[in-house]
Amino acid sequence: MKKFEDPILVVVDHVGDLENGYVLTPPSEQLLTAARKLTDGQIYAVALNPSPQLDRLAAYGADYVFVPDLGGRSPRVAGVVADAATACINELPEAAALLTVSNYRGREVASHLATLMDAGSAVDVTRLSVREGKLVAGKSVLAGAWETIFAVRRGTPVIALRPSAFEAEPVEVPAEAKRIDVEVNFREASTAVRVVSSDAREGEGPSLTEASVVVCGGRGTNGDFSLVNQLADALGGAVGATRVAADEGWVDRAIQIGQTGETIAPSLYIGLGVSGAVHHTCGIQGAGTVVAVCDDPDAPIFEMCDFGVVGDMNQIVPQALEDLR
Ligand SMILES: Cc1cc2nc3c(=O)[nH]c(=O)nc-3n(C[C@H](O)[C@H](O)[C@H](O)COP(=O)(O)OP(=O)(O)OC[C@H]3O[C@@H](n4cnc5c(N)ncnc54)[C@H](O)[C@@H]3O)c2cc1C
Repeated sequence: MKKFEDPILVVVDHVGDLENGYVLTPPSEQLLTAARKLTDGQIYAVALNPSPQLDRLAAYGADYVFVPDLGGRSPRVAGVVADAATACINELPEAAALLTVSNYRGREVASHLATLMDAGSAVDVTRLSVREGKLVAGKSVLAGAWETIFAVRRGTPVIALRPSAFEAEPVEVPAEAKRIDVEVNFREASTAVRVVSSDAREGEGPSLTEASVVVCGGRGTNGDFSLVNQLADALGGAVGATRVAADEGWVDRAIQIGQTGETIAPSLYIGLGVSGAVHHTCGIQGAGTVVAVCDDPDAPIFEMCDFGVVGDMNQIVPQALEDLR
């Protein structure tokens, strides 16, 4: 693959605060890695806090870090981020692409940016390459029934990449990432929305959309998620659920995976008591290895999983836990 020569702009996320320090998120490390695979040019990160983790950004290949002045505005507001990224991209003569994380905010940011830049955009992308000088993206559509490959032909492509679709790889010899402070002109519409309050969700471990391992419980748990939680804990993963589990009130709706829930792309997905209905499996199309434990040998999950165990999860999971411990 002949790479681009032009730079790529990557909108990165951090967690933390000014007092305790900001830490680059794993999906941002994956974005920087993806950008390096697409261009021999320079990688410009756009950081949305006043004190970004420059050494870590450099470790994953950022040559420059734009620090737009948000003037106290929240980076949770997509319009604010889009205005900030537009100000940064205006600092560059040319850019081959602009990448964001495909989460709720990232997808909204991508659509704002594409409109502002009069460019083509694609979200929920899981594959990227350069073909004949064009950025070619891939993703599954229509509830996972089709895998599509397409080129973004208008303007600077704005791409939202699914978390975990790329593995983060640090550069061999990181250079220093240079900080560039940027002034931003905010549109009136962007400042019309402001964050009034936010509460951190309780619970430890990685978030569902960012975890590299997800253990998902379905109706087969019969409402008891203790084995699902234990397996997720043992593997350092996150817990997910089918819609049935959420509808029954066994788990919070926020961890529902599928067409009307979250789309995830972990390296490893383990379904426990999940039948594999298409409304669910469309949310795991980007998963690396899919493992299923289900007592129905005719369940559709066995048609798409890499490893399947036909049996009662209440017998199989404790054995797996014993081995892991
Ligand atoms: C418009 C629309 C949108 C939808 N969106 C979503 C969505 O976003 N996400 C989603 O998940 N669903 C969604 N659904 C629902 C979806 O179609 C399925 O009904 C749902 O995914 C099934 O969940 P399940 O696999 O937990 O339950 P089931 O289909 O009932 O499967 C449970 C499986 O567990 C097995 N089992 C039972 N006991 C055990 C045991 N002890 N050990 C091992 N296996 C056991 C059973 O044999 C069965 O195969 C949507 C449906 C519609 C119509």
